[in-house]
Amino acid sequence: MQKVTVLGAGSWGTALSIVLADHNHEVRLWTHRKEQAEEINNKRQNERYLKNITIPENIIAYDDMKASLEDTDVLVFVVPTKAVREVANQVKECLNHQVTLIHAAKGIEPDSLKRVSEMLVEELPEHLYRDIVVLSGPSHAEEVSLRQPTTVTVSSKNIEEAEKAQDLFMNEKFRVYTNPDIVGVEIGGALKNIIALGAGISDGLGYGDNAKAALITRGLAEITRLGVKMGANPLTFAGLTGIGDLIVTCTSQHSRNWRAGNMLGKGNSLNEVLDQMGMVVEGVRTTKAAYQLSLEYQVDMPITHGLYKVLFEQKQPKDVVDQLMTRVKRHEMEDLSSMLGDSKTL
Ligand SMILES: NC(=O)C1=CN([C@@H]2O[C@H](COP(=O)(O)OP(=O)(O)OC[C@H]3O[C@@H](n4cnc5c(N)ncnc54)[C@H](OP(=O)(O)O)[C@@H]3O)[C@@H](O)[C@H]2O)C=CC1
Ligand SMILES: O=C(CO)COP(=O)(O)O
Repeated sequence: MQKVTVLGAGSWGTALSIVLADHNHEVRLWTHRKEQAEEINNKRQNERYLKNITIPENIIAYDDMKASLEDTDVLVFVVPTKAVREVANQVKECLNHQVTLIHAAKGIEPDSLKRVSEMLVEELPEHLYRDIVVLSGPSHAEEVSLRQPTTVTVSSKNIEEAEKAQDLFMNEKFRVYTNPDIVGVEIGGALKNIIALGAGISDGLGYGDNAKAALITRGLAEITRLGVKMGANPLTFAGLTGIGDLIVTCTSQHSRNWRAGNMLGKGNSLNEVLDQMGMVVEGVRTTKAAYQLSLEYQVDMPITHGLYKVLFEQKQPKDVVDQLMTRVKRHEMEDLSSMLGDSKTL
């Protein structure tokens, strides 16, 4: 049994706390809102983020960061990407011993173009942790909290740290793989949210399964092109944190990114959509970051550029789809073939 502090009591922080509690760890779930800590501790509910789920007794919610970190063995960051630096700074003020450091956020920071693990390295002093571990993969909180079968990947430059995280979370309903390719794992997890917004828009416009399959596969192609330029292993994108997470996010109504896209496709403005969601839609900021990355690395990312026009330049989704469909003709494996080695079949 280990003492684990989970930072962020939204849907994913709460669902991961349940996985850890089922494994008999002592779980401290930190929230920045006192009334939410009271709801969890007194009613065993987190109604806004996980409806009708009973929170196990061995999860204790804290709104006092210092108390939640006392003697803890493991720290799991599960706040949205835009809150990572702020929360890391609070941790820096309160933590004075070394921990195993895991994060489960899926995003890229616009302008700095940093992945979440890079932001944590910038904010936290080195002596507070060993190597950072990323947890990612196809995993809706709603299904995880119902103990439905789920698989994820943990990734770290240090295999021992990844294996520690694997042992910490793995149970008969939550299967955890390791992968040393932290760049590929973080890029896949973050950029699938852009494609999920696109899939939602496509469904909102009334397009069918053909369009969605096209978005998923051509989305994977552009994510892979960028990821490989950034140093990722192309095979990672064929795994759980690549195609796996694309499938689950683009095809499920649990996905906030899909739902936000769906409302956009039906004619709502971005502001109206974000007002109604009440939960994080990571794909919006990540679209901006990926657009900037595609310019920096000179990678062709037509779907990301199309989404950027819809979100930030008020272009009509239908016009953007028409533009995507009438681009100059291409070879399906262009660019990818050189990345995978000069195979004669490509
Ligand atoms: N939900 C899911 O199924 C999955 C989510 N993820 C990823 O996990 C990350 C977290 O997402 P998720 O839990 O779903 O998000 P939610 O929107 O469900 O919850 C976000 C939580 O973070 C809190 N928060 C926001 N800003 C701050 C801050 N500055 N300081 C402290 N707490 C803050 C919110 O508090 P408040 O209530 O006050 O707003 C809320 O408790 C995202 O990167 C997401 O992509 C990954 C896999 C699955
Ligand atoms: O990352 C997720 C599932 O793997 C959750 O996706 P959403 O943030 O779109 O709900």
